[in-house]
Amino acid sequence: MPEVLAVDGLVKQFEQRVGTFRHATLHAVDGVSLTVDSDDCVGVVGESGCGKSTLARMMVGLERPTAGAVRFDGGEITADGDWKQLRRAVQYVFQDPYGSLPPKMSIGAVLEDPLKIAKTGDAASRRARVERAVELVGLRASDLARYPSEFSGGQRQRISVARALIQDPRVVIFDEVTSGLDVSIQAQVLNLLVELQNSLSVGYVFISHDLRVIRYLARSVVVMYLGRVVEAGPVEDVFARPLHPYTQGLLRSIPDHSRLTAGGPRQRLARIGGEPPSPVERPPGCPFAPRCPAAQSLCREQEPGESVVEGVRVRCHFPGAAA
Ligand SMILES: Nc1ncnc2c1ncn2[C@@H]1O[C@H](COP(=O)(O)OP(=O)(O)OP(=O)(O)O)[C@@H](O)[C@H]1O
Repeated sequence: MPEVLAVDGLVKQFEQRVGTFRHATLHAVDGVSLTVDSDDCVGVVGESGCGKSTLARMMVGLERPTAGAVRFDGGEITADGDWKQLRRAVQYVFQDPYGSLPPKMSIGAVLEDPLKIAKTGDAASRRARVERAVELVGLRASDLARYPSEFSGGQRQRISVARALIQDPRVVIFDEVTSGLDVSIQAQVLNLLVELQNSLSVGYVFISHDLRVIRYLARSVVVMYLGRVVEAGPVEDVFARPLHPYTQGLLRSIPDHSRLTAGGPRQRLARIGGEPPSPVERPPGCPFAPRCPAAQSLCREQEPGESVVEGVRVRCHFPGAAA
């Protein structure tokens, strides 16, 4: 499958004011590389604050990287025009479909808006496209005159998906899109996304706290910790033989490793003991060492580099040791 979107050594730092005169650097994303192929679904998982949304915002052109490269269709994004093209070709669907849909616009207008901005077709062809998009996500053309407040959370999320798809994107990034929904609605939205991906040629990046959702949807998984990728590889390999103790901890927090099904218990990841260090003052050594059951003195002294073990990228001095 050809690569559509890739990031290479991507870094995002934010300067923070500390007191009156001092500034400190917050390392939100620190050297992340990943690839999205057409028809692919890459899952990105990690605790709150590990940099998932910042990474997504750079991949969609909403945030400029401090360092590293974003590649689209094999070409590096550099000029302003490239970033504009990226923003059309890579769409972003947020967790909060109510907040991201303008309340005073009808659904028809919400969906037509990006087409008008991109000066796509005439009014009749835009209308036809809007009707197709709304039907694609399981709503009716008669819904187009209604307003966001008249829809349920699940329906609003479908509308957000239609808005992302209407511009024929090459990649869609879904950021915690099912987190606020009831389990049965969550399953409906996930099934819809699977169906859409089977019928449209579009790559997905799926950001979630919930590893069951990642396993259900994604082919490969990227595990982030404190701005870095600590493990990345095919879903079946990482779930069957997690190498990084952080991934192992995340997986242990799914009690029965059950698949996500409608009617199953809604669950967020149970917390791994301890807290990640501050992204402003990274300690020496491996940032997971203070929480790691298998940490040795080397781990506290030296930060591990990335190695590849049987096709899985891992950032640990002793991959697999804590299993
Ligand atoms: N605009 C910003 N200015 C300063 N710091 C920021 C900014 N955006 C994000 N951060 C910081 O960068 C780090 C990563 O945040 P980010 O939102 O990307 O994490 P996340 O994994 O998506 O978390 P969550 O799951 O809670 O959304 C956090 O420490 C956050 O406070």
